[in-house]
Amino acid sequence: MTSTGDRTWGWLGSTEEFGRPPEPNEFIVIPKSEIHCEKYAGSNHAAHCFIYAENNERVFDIYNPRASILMQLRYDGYFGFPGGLIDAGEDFVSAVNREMVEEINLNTTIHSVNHDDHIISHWSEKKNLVLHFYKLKVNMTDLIEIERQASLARDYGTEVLGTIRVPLYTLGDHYRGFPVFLNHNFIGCSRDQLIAALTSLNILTPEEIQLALNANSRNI
Ligand SMILES: O=c1[nH]cnc2c1ncn2[C@@H]1O[C@H](COP(=O)(O)OP(=O)(O)O)[C@@H](O)[C@H]1O
Ligand SMILES: [Mn+2]
Ligand SMILES: [Mn+2]
Ligand SMILES: [Mn+2]
Repeated sequence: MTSTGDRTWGWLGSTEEFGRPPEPNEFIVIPKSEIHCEKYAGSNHAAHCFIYAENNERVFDIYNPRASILMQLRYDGYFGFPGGLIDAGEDFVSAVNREMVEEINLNTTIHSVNHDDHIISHWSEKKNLVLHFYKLKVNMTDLIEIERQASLARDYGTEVLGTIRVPLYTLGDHYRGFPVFLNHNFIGCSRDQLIAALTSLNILTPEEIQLALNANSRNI
């Protein structure tokens, strides 16, 4: 019987530790002013992107989505954002733009991330990994085209198993919708990145985010 490859790492072994579920508070926020300093020069770096469009077109004429935000189901079963590891000597922004071409076939002649689009960076000393997070704001017409193009990406069907939108509304039991979504498994610090972006871009109020986080326990 030929090997299915299951329950092995193969060549992925060299980076499998990066994808291990983080311990509580493993990732700490580092100031944007420090992300290029010597302290992190020996670390592994990755950069991911929060692609979003304002969207107030109500779902079922009831729920205001407020924004359409793209995330993806990854090959490892976790939700995450498009992006990836920065190659040796590669500029952070060049890397995230490269990864978005690879993973969602983004036309970077039309839409590309620049240094000013930095949202937040996190560092895991344990993993020797620094995770940078950038935003890319588009309009809904462009977001729909980006979604259409994503299935033609080089990594679609391998690294990326699907592009999704994040449900930001909460249903009548105060649980279904965004709170349920926050209960899914996220890679790296991507849940923290989602919350940081929603807050810093004023997409949801801190109170709405806290309500969604508190509703996780189904004690509504
Ligand atoms: O969306 C994300 N936000 C934060 N960290 C992430 C995200 N996606 C992956 N990571 C972390 O960064 C590492 C490298 O990212 P990724 O798996 O996307 O690299 P690749 O696309 O170059 O293969 C992952 O192992 C994981 O720890
Ligand atoms: Mn990569
Ligand atoms: Mn990739
Ligand atoms: Mn990736």
